[in-house]
Amino acid sequence: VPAVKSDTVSSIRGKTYDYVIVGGGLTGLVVAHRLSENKSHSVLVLETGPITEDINTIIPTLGNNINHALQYSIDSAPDPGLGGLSVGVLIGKVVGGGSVINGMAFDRASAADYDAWEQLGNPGWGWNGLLPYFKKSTTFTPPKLTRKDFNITYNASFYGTNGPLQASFPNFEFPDVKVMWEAFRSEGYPTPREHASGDAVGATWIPTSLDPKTQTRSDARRAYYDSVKNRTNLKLVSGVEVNEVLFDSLTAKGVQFTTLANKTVSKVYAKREVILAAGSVFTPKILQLSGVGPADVLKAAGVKVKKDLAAVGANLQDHPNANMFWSTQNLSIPNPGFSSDPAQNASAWAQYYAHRIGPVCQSHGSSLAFLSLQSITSNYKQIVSTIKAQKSTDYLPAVYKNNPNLLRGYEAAKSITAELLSGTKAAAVEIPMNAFGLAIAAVQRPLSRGYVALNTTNPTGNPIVQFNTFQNPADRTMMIEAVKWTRRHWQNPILARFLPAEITPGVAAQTDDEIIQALLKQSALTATFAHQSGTCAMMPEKYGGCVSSDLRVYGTKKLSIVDASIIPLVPATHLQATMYAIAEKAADIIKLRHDFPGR
Ligand SMILES: Cc1cc2nc3c(=O)[nH]c(=O)nc-3n(C[C@H](O)[C@H](O)[C@H](O)COP(=O)(O)OP(=O)(O)OC[C@H]3O[C@@H](n4cnc5c(N)ncnc54)[C@H](O)[C@@H]3O)c2cc1C
Repeated sequence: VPAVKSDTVSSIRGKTYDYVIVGGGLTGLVVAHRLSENKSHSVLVLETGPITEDINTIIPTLGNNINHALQYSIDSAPDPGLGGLSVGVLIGKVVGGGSVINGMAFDRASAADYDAWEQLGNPGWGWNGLLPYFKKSTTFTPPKLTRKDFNITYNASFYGTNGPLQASFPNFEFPDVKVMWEAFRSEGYPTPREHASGDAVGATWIPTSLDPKTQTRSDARRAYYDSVKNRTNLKLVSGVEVNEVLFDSLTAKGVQFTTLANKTVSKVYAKREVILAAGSVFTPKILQLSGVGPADVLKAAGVKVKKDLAAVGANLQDHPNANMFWSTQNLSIPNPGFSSDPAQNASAWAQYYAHRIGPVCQSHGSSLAFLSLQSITSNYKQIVSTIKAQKSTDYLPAVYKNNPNLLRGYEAAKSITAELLSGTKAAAVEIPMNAFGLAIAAVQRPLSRGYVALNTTNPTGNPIVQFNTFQNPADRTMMIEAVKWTRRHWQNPILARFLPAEITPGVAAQTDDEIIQALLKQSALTATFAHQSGTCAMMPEKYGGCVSSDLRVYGTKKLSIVDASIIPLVPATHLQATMYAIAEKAADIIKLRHDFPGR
């Protein structure tokens, strides 16, 4: 039974709030929590998904499964770079958004990843500007498993001590993780003591979004909403879909939404701001439906253009990845396959229910490896010089050719990316670190850019999500290098005890083309790691940005964006810890301009 309830549509219909937040996902709830700290400001959150206590969203090991019931049903457009493949676009449709259904990895990128955002014309959004907000969002609890057990390292000073979100370690690690660490050490990769210190290159221990006492998921709803649900100035209505932002000229004055249960359409109004937090796919869709977006896209969908803004829906980035697989033997017991053995499974659940220990405490685990390009391939110089020599428009969607600002922004981002790829201060690939056969490798700094656009045949339905994976051949090359690295890694004598045998892509695939084709044939190559970002990028207008560094949408008034769509350049990390920090900072920026106008 849900611990909290949605407010009713009839209690809010036609009313005016200081802030109307569109989307009660990760960032929407953080911002709602902070803005409603001022009791004289009223805040309304509108969310399509339900409030849930679904057990799959609570118990860590169940976070390993894709929770289809609490996600949108949306497939990407056939992707030319993946032989026309269309993949499920993973997005939470639930109060708390992605934080409720994600894999619980709670990591950060390197300082250089965030400094790149500042270099792209966003003062205050570099590592130093974000660190206080990383801290503000968390309460960190050190691991119970001792250094002697697993050599888990950490530095608590990079986390918070009383933030809403719980960052901690499961009361359990699979024994074979030690072997994987040994293999990484033997290969000479860096092992920073604390990845959240700004140095996130190498093999690292990371906390997860886990309540240390109950060993259950900590997410945006439980951490940021449940604790303040009784505030009389905060309302949350679930089961509604916001269709458009209502404008008076280009000043946002409210939103129009549909109640899913009975299809009635209602309006609510915002005195101070409408804040978009519907995520990287739906925020650009809502803006485009509201008449703010690329004129050609809007006209093709029959939407009246109020503000021609090419940035809305452009610049889509994610982490394309290969799901490789090695068969293994002699794994310790328990191992990540515990649930398929009835005896092991029963014992694991018994331990969890009795003492909150054992493999059920763990989702995807706490060991991650993010490596620099030069540490995985001797070809790195050639890859970087090829990128630098490219004519960008040869590998970009058409919109960049027609829009000098967008292209200028891309060129700036490309030059920073090339710099980061050539050094050792930021990662280029996430490399599998599991001590069992599933080996997922992901490209962290894609040069390709996708887009989100209204579907001209059904503008109010799911938008077109075109990832354009590997449109830039450098991304494909980096993916292939990651596959080759993974093959070499499994030949490490330390791993020989597992008698590893390559299944996917399979040893028959040797040339670059064969590797890609084999991965595709085995449905093992995908465009997304559920890290969609960048579709309403925070950058100056001369760089084709959508919002400025104060998060207001260019050309409009009283309209801002706080979700993953503002990320100008996707960082080399899983996104959620970064999203909590972004949302905390966003809330401060919005508060400051209303509580201290003129500053
Ligand atoms: C399956 C999955 C696994 C992941 N694994 C990890 C992981 O292990 N570690 C990690 O760090 N990150 C992970 N992520 C990524 C992380 O959860 C997201 O980056 C993060 O949730 C993005 O926050 P957001 O606020 O931008 O969007 P979301 O959290 O997606 O919130 C957007 C909200 O807006 C709502 N919405 C959309 N349209 C409308 C509308 N028209 N009207 C009203 N509401 C609307 C949605 O229902 C949603 O709740 C994962 C994500 C998914 C989906």
